[in-house]
Amino acid sequence: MHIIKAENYKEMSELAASKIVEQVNKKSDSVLGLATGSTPEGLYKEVIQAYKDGNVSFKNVTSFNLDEYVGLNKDNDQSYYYYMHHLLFDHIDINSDQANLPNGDANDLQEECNRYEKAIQQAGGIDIQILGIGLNGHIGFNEPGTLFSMQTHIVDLDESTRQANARFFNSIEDVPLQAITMGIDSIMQSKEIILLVSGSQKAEALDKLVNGPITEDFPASILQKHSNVTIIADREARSELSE
Ligand SMILES: N[C@@H]1[C@@H](O)[C@H](O)[C@@H](COP(=O)(O)O)O[C@@H]1O
Repeated sequence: MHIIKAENYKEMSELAASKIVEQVNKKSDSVLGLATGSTPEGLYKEVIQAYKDGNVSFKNVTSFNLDEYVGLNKDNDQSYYYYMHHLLFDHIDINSDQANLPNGDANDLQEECNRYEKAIQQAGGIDIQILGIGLNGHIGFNEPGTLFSMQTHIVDLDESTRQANARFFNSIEDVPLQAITMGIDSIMQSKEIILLVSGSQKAEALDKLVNGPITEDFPASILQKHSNVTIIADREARSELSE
């Protein structure tokens, strides 16, 4: 794993955006794996800026998001569909038919998981996957205990994850109990992975990810086995890492 040391959140976001821009300029029909949460918001701002400055076009790009809550429709401002359109897709020239998220409002959720996984394969797999990390080591919504062999599947969200994400909702009761997420196996098939970490509250998780044992109890630890992972971490996030 290669660690890029960013000074702060802004620099982490800029460095990540330049990787995306470089990838898309190298291969205009790149397949991007995208993430939600607070961490990549700055990255998306920088990507929009690069697009506005005429430095990149997304018109041939396909994207797949990691996850979506179950039971929230597309108009719900807490859905990841809404987040992605609001914070990225509506501001760049990506074809919205090629900007994919799992449909957490599908009638048959299992069928939706199978369809999504197949769509990723049919697109030729993910060239660059952006990841954040949850405090408990989750990536996407793969909670501790998830088998490393899982592909896209339905998960019951950990109480701690619901609490952590409650800040975006009116109350904890409004946070969905389930989500659809790409599995660890789906994520590990990406050709390249860029994981973003910012802030001192993520310092312990980053240390475990880099130096801890590879275990399903800490899903992100599997990334130690991927051959092309870059971690972009700001100074605060690196505060518990032995140099
Ligand atoms: N499903 C998302 C993850 O993809 C994200 O990486 C994580 C951390 O979020 P944040 O960046 O807000 O700390 O939480 C959410 O639950």
